[in-house]
Amino acid sequence: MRLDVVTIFPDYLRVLDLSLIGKAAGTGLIDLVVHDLRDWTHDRHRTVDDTPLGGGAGMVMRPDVWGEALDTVLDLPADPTAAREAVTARRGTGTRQVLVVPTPAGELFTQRTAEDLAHADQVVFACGRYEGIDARVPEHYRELGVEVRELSIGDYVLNGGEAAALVIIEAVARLRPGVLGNPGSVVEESHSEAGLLEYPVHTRPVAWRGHDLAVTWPGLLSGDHPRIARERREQAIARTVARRPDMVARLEAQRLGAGDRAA
Ligand SMILES: N#Cc1c(N)n[nH]c1-c1ccc2c(Cl)cn(Cc3cccnc3)c2c1
Repeated sequence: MRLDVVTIFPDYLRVLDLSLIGKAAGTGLIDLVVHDLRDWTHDRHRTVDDTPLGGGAGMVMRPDVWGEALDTVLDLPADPTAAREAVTARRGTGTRQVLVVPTPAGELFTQRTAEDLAHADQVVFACGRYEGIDARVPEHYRELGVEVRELSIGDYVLNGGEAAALVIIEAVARLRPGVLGNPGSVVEESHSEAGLLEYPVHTRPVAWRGHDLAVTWPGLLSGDHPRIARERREQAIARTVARRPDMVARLEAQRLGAGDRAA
């Protein structure tokens, strides 16, 4: 998998070199390339923004600079007709290229989104700042036939797309075979297929500062694995009910929907 990140703060992504992603990049499992958007400017001040058309506060990132950058990174000719043909031909060879544009106005990024993106051959992240990237940029690449995903990592406000790109990259890259040392850990996780939060985890010592698992959760130490699995599921359900009523509602709706289909 190739990951490209276009940003005016390339150093923001250097943290990826420290993580499993950096190791995966070293072994060729993941090719990570970070690009400085300003490399596609042509003025002395390397300008990437301008005032908003229609007025309003702040600055908006220029479509011309982003267009040149994304044409290069997506390996598309500037001519729209030739670009459409290139996208079609690439899709015909089974190569899946996705342009991810982090935005507060995006569809919510979830584990399902990560699982989907993990099947792409190339994911390009357009990380903007200021008040955002000119809206014609994602629109342009969608019209060329590029798979464009405008994504938000949650209902809170960040200053730009780089933090979101870090979150999405970690969630996606860890799903790629070979990236995680222990592939089993991808199976039993919060937001897993079961739609429940993860059960609480413990390790030695059994008794710690008065918290004695032999007293509070003796089943965990029983060696009775069916019992442990059952009690862990009970804990996962209790956590989900207490912390994520939205997930419980979704599970209930799915159950009722399945019941209707079976009737
Ligand atoms: N993904 C995500 C995400 C999230 N969950 N919160 N904020 C963002 C995000 C992503 C991209 C940008 C770009 Cl480009 C500029 N800003 C600053 C901003 C803040 C408020 C309104 N308009 C622009 C971004 C914020």
